[in-house]
Amino acid sequence: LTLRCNNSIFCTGPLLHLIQMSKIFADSKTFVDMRMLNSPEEVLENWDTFMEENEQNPSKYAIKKFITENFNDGDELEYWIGNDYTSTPRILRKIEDMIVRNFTASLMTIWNKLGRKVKPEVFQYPERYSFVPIPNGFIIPGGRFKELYYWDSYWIVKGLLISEMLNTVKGMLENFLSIIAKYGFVPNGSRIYYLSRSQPPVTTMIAGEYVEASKDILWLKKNIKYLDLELRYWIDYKSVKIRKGVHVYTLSRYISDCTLPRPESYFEDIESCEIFETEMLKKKCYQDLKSAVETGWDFSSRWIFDETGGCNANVSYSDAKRVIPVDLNSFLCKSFKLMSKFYGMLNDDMNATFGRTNTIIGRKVLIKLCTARKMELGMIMIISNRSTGGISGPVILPLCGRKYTINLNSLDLVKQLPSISNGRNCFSTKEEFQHHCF
Ligand SMILES: OC[C@H]1O[C@H](O[C@H]2O[C@H](CO)[C@@H](O)[C@H](O)[C@H]2O)[C@H](O)[C@@H](O)[C@@H]1O
Repeated sequence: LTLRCNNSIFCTGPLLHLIQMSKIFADSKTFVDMRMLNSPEEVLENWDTFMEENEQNPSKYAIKKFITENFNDGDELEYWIGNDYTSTPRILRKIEDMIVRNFTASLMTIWNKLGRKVKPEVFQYPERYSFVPIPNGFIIPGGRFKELYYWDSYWIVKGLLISEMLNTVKGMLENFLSIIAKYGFVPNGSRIYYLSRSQPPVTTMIAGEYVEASKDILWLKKNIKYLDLELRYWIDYKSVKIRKGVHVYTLSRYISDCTLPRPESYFEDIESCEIFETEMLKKKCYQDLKSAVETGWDFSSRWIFDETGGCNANVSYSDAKRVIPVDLNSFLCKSFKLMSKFYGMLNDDMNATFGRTNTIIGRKVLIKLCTARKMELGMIMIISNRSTGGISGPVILPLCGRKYTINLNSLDLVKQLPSISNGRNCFSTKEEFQHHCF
C-alpha cells in the first residue's frame, strides 16, 4: 500500500513550502497541478543553486522567476468524447413534459464538455507531473477540479448509465482498478498529492451498476480481486470497534495518518492551524483537516467539535475521526453485500465468506441502526453522540429504499436514543453550516 506521497516537489519539502507560502498563486492548487520542465532531480538541483544565490531568502519576484524557468501549466488532458455518446438516449422519449425533456437533453451534452483523456506525454514522463496517469477517458467535475475524483464518479456513473454510455462507465471503472492495482486503494483524486486520503468508497458500487447493466461475468471474474483489495483497505485502516453494553460493533470512520498540510490547500491549512501553539498540535490539526476532506463533505459542521462536544467552532477544530458516519458505513455495508453476491455469481464459496462475513458485521450494526421506522434522523446521533434536528443528505442515505441496508428487526439502540443525545443539532448542508449550529 502507498498511503502517502513523499514527492519532494509536489507533496512535501522546502521547495513546496516556500512557493506555497509566497502566495504567488491565489489558489494553492495551481502550483501542484503544474508540470516540471525537466526531471525532478534537475529541478531540485536548480532549487539548491537558486537558494544559495539568493542567500536562502529569495524575494517573491525571484521565486516567480524560478517557477517560470522550471515549471509550466500541467496541461495533462485532452478533450475526449466517449464513442458511446448519443444525444438521443431512449430515456428522453419517456419524458412527456417538453420543458423537462429539453432540459434533460441539454444536461446530457455535459458529457462532451467534461470528458477528458490523459495525454501521451504524461505516460512518457510521469515523474514530471502530479497527475496519476489512467488508461481510459473519464468525466471530470469541472472548474478547478480537472482530474478524476473518487466519489463524484459514482454519481457521474449513474448519469452515464441513464445516458446509455456503458462503455464509458466500464472505462472509468477500469481507471479505478488500475489505481487500486498501483496503490492498494483509491485516493481522493487522480493526483499524487491526494494519496494521503481516500474519499467515500464507491468502486464496488460502481462495479455493481456495471455488472447489473452489462451482465459481464467474465469481467467480474477477472477484476473482483481489486474490489476485494480496496474493501480490505477500509477494514484494515479505517475500522474501529465500538463497545455498547455487551456488544462490540465494528464500524468505519474517515481518518488520514498524514500530519502535513494539504499540498493543494497549503497556505490555507497553515493558516487554519496557526491558532495552535505547539508543533504537535499543528500537526494534529493538519491531519484532522485531511481526515475531514476524506469525507467528501469538506467542510461540514458534522466534523467540527468545540470544547463541549458541540459544533460551535470553525474548521480548525475539525475532528472527523470522532464521528462514525452513517453514510460511510452504509456505502460499505452495501459494498460487502455486493461482494457476497459477486462471489456467489462466480461460484466462489470460499471467498464469498469475505463478503458474507462483512455483510454480517455490517448487518449487525446497520440493521440495528439504519432502517428502523423511527430512525429517520437518528443514526448520526447514536454513532457520533450528536443529534440531528433536520434532514440532510447523509442521514437519509441508508433510508433510500433500503438500498444500502438490509431488513431490520431490532430496535435496541433506537430505544436508547434520548439518553445518548446531547441535545445539539449539527447539520451538513452548506447553508446551515454558514449560519450556525444550535
Ligand atoms: O468535486 C471534487 C471535490 O471537490 C471538493 O473537494 C475537493 O477540493 C478540496 C480543496 O481543493 C480538496 O482538499 C478535497 O480533498 C477535494 O476533494 C468537494 O468537497 C468534494 O466532495 C468533491 O469530491
